Amino acid sequence: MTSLQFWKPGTVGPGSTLDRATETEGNVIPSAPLSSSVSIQVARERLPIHKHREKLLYCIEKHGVVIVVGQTGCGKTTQLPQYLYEVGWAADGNVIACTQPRRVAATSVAGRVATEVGTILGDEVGYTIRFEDRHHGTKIDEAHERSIYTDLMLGILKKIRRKRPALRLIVSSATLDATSFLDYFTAGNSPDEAAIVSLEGRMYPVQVAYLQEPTSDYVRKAAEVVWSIHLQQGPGDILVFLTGREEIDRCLEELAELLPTLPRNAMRLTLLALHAGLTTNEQLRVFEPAERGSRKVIVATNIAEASVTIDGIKFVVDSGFVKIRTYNPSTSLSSLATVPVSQASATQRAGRAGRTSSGICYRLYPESAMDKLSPTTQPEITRTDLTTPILQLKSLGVDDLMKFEWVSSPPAESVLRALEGLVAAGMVGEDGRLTVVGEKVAECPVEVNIARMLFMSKDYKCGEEILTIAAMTAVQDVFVIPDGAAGALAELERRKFTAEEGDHLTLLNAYNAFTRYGRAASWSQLKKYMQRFGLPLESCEGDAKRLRKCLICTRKHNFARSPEFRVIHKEAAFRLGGFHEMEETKKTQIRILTEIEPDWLLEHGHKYYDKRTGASVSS
Ligand SMILES: Nc1ncnc2c1ncn2[C@@H]1O[C@H](COP(=O)(O)OP(=O)(O)OP(=O)(O)O)[C@@H](O)[C@H]1O
Repeated sequence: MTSLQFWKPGTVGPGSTLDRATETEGNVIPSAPLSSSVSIQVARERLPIHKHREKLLYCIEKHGVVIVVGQTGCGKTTQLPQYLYEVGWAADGNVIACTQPRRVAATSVAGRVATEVGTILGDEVGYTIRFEDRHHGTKIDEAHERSIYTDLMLGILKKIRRKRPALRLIVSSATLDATSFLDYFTAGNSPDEAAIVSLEGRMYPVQVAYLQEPTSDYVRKAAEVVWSIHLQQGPGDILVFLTGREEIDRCLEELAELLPTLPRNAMRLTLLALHAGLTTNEQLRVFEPAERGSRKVIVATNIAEASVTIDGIKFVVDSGFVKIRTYNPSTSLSSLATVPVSQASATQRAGRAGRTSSGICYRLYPESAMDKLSPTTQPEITRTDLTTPILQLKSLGVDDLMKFEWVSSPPAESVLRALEGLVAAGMVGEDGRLTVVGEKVAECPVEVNIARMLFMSKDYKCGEEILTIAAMTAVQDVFVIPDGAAGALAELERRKFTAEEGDHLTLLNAYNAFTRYGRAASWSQLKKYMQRFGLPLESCEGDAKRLRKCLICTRKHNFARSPEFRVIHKEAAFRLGGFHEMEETKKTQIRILTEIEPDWLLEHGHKYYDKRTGASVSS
C-alpha cells in the first residue's frame, strides 16, 4: 500500500500537520467528549444552540417563519423541537412536526429525541415514513420527505400561513442560502413575516485534508485511505461517501480482501454498507456501536450526508461525487448521472465528523478542485419529471399552477410535459382539475404510470402479476452484473430469467423463481455473490481465491445461517486446506469456519475450535 499524500490547507507539506492544525469555522467549543456518565441534560446544555434558546423562542413567537442557520452538529435538528415542546407549543392538541428528506435521518433523529425527552419512541416522540408509522399521541413528529416535496411543502405552507397565522414554520440548515428563503417568505407578505437567526459555534473541530493529486479511481482510493487510517490513526469510526450500491460493494470487497493481512494485534474492522436499497432495519445497524476491539467502517451514499449523527464517527472520507437524477423534458427520459458534489454537500459530509468528538475529513480531490464546485446542489424540482408532483399538488387543491409560489421555479417545459401527460392519461380534465381516476391515482404512494397500470390490471385480470411488476420496479437493480469474467457468468444467469416481451416480464420471472425457492433472502443474495465471483451455485466449484473472497462477502452480508451457506462453508473448508492451516494464517477465515458443524470437520480430518473452552479439538 502506498502512503497517501494529503495536504492540509495552510501547511507547508502534506500530512505532517494534520494532527495539530484545524480548520475552524466559528467558535469551537473545547469541551471534553460526552461520556455516558454525563447526563443528557448536561449534554444538551453544552450544545452551541443552547445559548440561543431564548432568542430562538422569541423570534418564533414574533415571526411566522424563522430561518435558522447554524454549523453542522450545533443542535438544530434535535433541540429545536424540544425547545418548542418545553414551552408549550404542543399543548391543546397541537403537533410539532419535523420533516427529513431521508428515512434514515427521520428514524434515527426521532430515536435520539425520544431518548433525550425520556420517552418511548412512538409515545411523545414518533416518526412516520412510507409504509411505517410509529406515532400514537405524538407531540413531536419526524416525517420523511423527498427533497422535491420539501420545495412543494414550503410553497403549500406559505399558502396555509395566510389562512392560519398561528401556524409557525422553522427552516433550518447549516448550508442554506438564508436570504433567498427570507425573500421568498416575505414576498407578498409583511416584512415581519420572516426572520433569520444565525447560531454561532460548532460542537468539535473538524480538520480537512485534500489529496495532493486527483485520483482516477476514487473507490479504490477510498479503500486505501480507510486502510491507512486504520493502521495509522487512533480509535474512532470511519464514514465513507461514495455514489451508489455498486461502488459501496466494491469498496467493501477491497477492504474485505485486505482483512487477512491485518497484523495479529491490530484492532479489527467491522464493514458496513448504508444505501437506500437496504431495509430500514439494515440501515439502522450502522448506529449500533462496534464490538470491543473493533473499528466500524460505514460506506454510504449521500443518504448519510445530512442530519445524521452516528456516534463514534471521527473520520470522514469524501469521494467528492454524488449520483443525481436528471430529467430531459424533450425526450421525457430520466437518467442517473455521477457528478461532483456541491460545496454545501462537501460541508455537510465533513459535518458528520466532529459531533461527539473532534474529527478529520479526507477529501479525495485536491483543494484547488473545491473552488470549482458549485456552491449549492441544484434543487431537485428543477431537474426532475414533474408528473407525480403536479398530480400531488392538484390533489391538495392547487389547480392554478401559474399562481403557485415556487421556492425555485421548475422549467416551463417540464410543467407543460407533465400536464400534457396527465391530460392524455385521463387524470386531469380539460378544466385543469383532477378526474376521478386522477384522484384515485394521487392516493397511491407510487409513480403515476405505475399507479395507472395497477388500476387497469383489474380489467385485464392480471392484478397479481402487475402488482409484482410494480413492486419489482420500485427496488433498485435486482441483477448485479460485475465487470470481467465473473460478469459473463452472471450475465448467463440473468438470461435464465429473460423474457422476449421485455424487462417487466423478466422481473416477473425473477420474482416467481424467488418465490419458488421459498422466498429466502439467502437464495437471491447468495446467487448474487456466487455469480460475482464466478462460482456456479449448484456445484460450489471454484478456486480457493475466489471461494475465499465469496466467503468474506457472504459473511459480511450476514446470511451465514442459510443452508446453502453451510454447503459452501464445508466446501470452502475442504478446498482452502482445512481449519488448522487457516488458524495459522487468516484470522477472518477462522471466524467463518468456526460455524461449521464440529462433526463434519472431524470427519474430514480437520481440527475444530471449541468456542466455550477455547481449545482445539481433533479426531
Ligand atoms: N445519536 C446521537 N448520539 C450521540 N450524540 C448525538 C446523537 N444525536 C445527536 N447527538 C449530539 O447532538 C448534537 C446535535 O445534533 P443535531 O442533529 O441536532 O445537530 P444539527 O445542528 O441539526 O446538525 P446538522 O446540520 O448536521 O443536521 C450532535 O453534534 C451530537 O453531539
